[in-house]
Amino acid sequence: MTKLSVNINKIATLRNARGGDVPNLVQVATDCESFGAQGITIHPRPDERHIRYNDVYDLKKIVTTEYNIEGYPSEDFIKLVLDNKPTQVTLVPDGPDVLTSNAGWDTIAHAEMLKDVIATFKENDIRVSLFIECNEDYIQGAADLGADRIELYTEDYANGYSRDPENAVAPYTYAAEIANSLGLGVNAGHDLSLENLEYFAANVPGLLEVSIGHALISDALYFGLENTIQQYRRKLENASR
Ligand SMILES: CC(=O)[C@@H](O)[C@H](O)COP(=O)(O)O
Ligand SMILES: NCC(=O)COP(=O)(O)O
Repeated sequence: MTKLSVNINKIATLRNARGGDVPNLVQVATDCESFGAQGITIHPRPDERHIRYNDVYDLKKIVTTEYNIEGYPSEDFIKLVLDNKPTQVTLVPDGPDVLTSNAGWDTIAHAEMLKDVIATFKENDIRVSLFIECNEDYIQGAADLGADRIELYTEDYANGYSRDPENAVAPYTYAAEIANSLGLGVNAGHDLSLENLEYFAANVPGLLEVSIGHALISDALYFGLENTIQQYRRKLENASR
């Protein structure tokens, strides 16, 4: 069944708004796990606008499920990941100024750089996933570079779901089939929500993990964090029936 990794960037955004330690990120991560999260995802950005570099070290001490660190492989990021040895690193091609992730890797144009970075992480027993769009050539590129998994960038699916779910999910079904046939594991994320998650997971073969932050933390304002995480877990359970 697909695992749920909870992205806690937004908790850090809230904490940083007042410069103190409320809410406490470490406590929230611990609680997410006890409420049913099967992983914790963070995306430390160079401006530290939400997750700060020292949060990565604090979380390493307490995360007992899968620890997934996302980001652009700058020198600082590579050092941070190697220092903390998470379960998984998800490489994302974000420039330093983007509002949020807005594209996947061109694994052909960036092959040389990615190949070395992937090898470095794998030598350190860190699973490597590449954030990627539904493009057959780029998926083949990810396999050629030695990545363990891809994370399908789901913004287009999320935008198209309410108009035409079948059409919206079709490229992801196909992309996952290709990835599976190449021996790549398949993760997914970006703008997944209580509304669109079950259909996605039911139609994407071999979906190993979803990382969800923005919608989940927003839902928690209404439903509470424990109840919300349980609702997302149920969507994934329903999808596997
Ligand atoms: C890779 C991805 O889709 C997410 O990590 C997303 O980038 C969340 O980052 P923000 O919380 O900074 O928008
Ligand atoms: N990898 C995607 C992620 O961690 C969360 O994205 P979002 O749910 O905040 O859009």
